[in-house]
Amino acid sequence: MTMDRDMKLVVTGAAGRMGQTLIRVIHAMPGAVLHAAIERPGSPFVGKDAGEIAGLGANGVIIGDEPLEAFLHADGVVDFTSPAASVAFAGLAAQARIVHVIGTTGCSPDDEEKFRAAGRHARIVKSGNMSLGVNLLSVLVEQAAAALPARDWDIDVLEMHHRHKVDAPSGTALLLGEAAARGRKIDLATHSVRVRDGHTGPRGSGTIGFATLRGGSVIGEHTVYFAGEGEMVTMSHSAGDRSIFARGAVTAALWGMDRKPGFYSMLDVLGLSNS
Ligand SMILES: NC(=O)C1=CN([C@@H]2O[C@H](COP(=O)(O)OP(=O)(O)OC[C@H]3O[C@@H](n4cnc5c(N)ncnc54)[C@H](OP(=O)(O)O)[C@@H]3O)[C@@H](O)[C@H]2O)C=CC1
Ligand SMILES: O=C(O)C1=N[C@H](C(=O)O)C[C@H](O)C1
Repeated sequence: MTMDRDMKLVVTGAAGRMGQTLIRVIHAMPGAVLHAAIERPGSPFVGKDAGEIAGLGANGVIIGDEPLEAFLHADGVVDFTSPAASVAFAGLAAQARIVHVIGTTGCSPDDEEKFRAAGRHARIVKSGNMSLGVNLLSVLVEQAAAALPARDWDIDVLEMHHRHKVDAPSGTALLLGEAAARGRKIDLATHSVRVRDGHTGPRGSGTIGFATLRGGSVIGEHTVYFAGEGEMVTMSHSAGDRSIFARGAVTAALWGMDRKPGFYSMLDVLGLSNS
């Protein structure tokens, strides 16, 4: 469906780090317009002007706490909140038959099933990282993992984020781990080592390890190490600004307008998916 007007987007978690960035990016990107901004009931931001909170100056969109009402009159929702909130929003997006872009990380397998179920009626795009750079990196990681034999090459993913981040490993680290597991044709859940502490014994061959750093205001640093005997290949991504995630998310929302209901990834949006 090609629209002759801008796509009307709702931003949930509008006063959060990503919510504010999204409001600025939607203001700057052609093809989309901010329709509504949502925070949780009782939030001190409810009733405030979304443009002012995002540092743009007043835009007349007052932050509300009734998501269904907002979704029913919108084309899509861009959602970087919490796992429980995103599960609830997916159900409402399915009711409203709109596009739901989910950037929230730290979701459980049970949450993921609920997102897929909502994809029967909504067009859901979900990714642990919405940036072009990380999604390209995941394709390269998959290729490297396929090319470097598991018996000789160990894979570990290292990530660092700001002190406020509440989930670990990051969604991006898990996305990169999944890419490595695909390249090796193994199941990540049964081959990953999420914690090392105390007398761990030698490293298990064929496992994929994760290490987490937290501190300061770091937006997002990720490195995948392929460590062999006497040589090492490293692949990294460094986020310098949250607008890379927000631009990706708005691009995903616009892409979702022309899709059938379903559950999609950023690789689908970017044409990098090989499935
Ligand atoms: N996929 C990607 O590319 C990226 C993903 N992320 C992920 O996005 C999520 C948010 O990150 P960030 O913006 O830094 O976090 P923040 O804590 O800054 O923002 C989250 C916002 O969501 C609000 N919120 C929580 N529950 C609800 C609810 N039920 N209804 C409405 N609003 C709600 C919070 O309000 P309150 O404070 O009152 O709880 C807060 O304002 C995280 O999971 C993070 O990992 C972040 C960057 C990129
Ligand atoms: O919480 C964040 O900030 C980020 N979360 C995402 C993740 O968990 O990977 C993406 C990005 O790195 C920033």
